Amino acid sequence: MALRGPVSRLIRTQLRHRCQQNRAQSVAVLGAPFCKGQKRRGVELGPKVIRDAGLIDRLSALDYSVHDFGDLSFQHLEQDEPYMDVKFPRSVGSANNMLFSAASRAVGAGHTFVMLGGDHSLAIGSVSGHAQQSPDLCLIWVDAHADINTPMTSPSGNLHGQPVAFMLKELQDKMPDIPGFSWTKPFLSSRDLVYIGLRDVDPGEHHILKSLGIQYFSMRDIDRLGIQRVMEVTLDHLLSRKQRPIHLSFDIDAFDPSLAPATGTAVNGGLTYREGIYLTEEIHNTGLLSAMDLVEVNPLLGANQEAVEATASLAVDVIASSLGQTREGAHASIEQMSAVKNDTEQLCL
Ligand SMILES: NC(=[NH2+])NCCC[C@H](N)C(=O)O
Repeated sequence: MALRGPVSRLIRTQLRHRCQQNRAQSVAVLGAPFCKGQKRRGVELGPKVIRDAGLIDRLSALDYSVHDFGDLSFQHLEQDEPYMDVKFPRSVGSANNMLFSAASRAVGAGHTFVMLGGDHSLAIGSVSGHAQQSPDLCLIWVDAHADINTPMTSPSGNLHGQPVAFMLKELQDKMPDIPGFSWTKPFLSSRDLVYIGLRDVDPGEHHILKSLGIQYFSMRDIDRLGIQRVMEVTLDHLLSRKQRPIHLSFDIDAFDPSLAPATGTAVNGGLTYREGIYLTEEIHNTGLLSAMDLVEVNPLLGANQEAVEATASLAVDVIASSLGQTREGAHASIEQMSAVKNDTEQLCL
């Protein structure tokens, strides 16, 4: 019988996703225990606490074949003087160069790539490695911060506030030759990027966002439009011209600090739990997520063990729902879900 109407549309959407899930899919998880993109110790322990919070079991329960490639090991450089005001340029450059190769290999081998940070400077390697395999990718950056400072606009000199500036073709002539980064080349157009969750943007960043016409949704925009509309516009902006791979770069500080306290640059007024999870569910529902980063979980900054565990477990929820975990009844009534299940068994044979 043909399915019609909104509920039927919902069921058909569910069917399509169940089918996509049922195809053998594999996820590659890689830890990047690195902290030199900023000044606070502890963010290099992010991969460990996210794994300890049960990441691998949760992904395996989603029927993926999960390949945990462990952690990269980064060499310690004795000599790494600042360049202009940029801190640890060679260390950040060489860590990202390693990550670039690993990300490219993982995506090239057909895995959905999950990078566990570490600080957000690591997106340079992760996104560019992904782009090496998928030059037409688009980028969704979920964060309290825009991380688009150039060495000239950065108020801190920290490279975790600058990764996007390395990626954008339009900023090429604003980027000096920073030691450690000779391997990088900008690969992304500003129209292929959308920000969600912004609420702490530096003046130079604001100027860049406005002058390049970058699509962004601040927390205030989310208040006004609602997360459902924000996701609709985001996906339309990135995918209406063509369907293409998505890279999701998720900074845990996008969430409100009451939910994700163990992070280095927390800012009040962030995403609620459902806003953050809805966003990832919508990305999963496109069927186009090809790689993601989960960064800036810092277990040394939680007030107590409970705060650290809450932050790490939120990170696991974000990754699992980006990869298709839904809570029973979250999308449809139990009856609809079981109708989906029965039909799926026939349809996916
Ligand atoms: N990934 C982050 N937590 N970034 C915070 C950046 C803070 C500030 N905008 C800076 O450039 O220093």
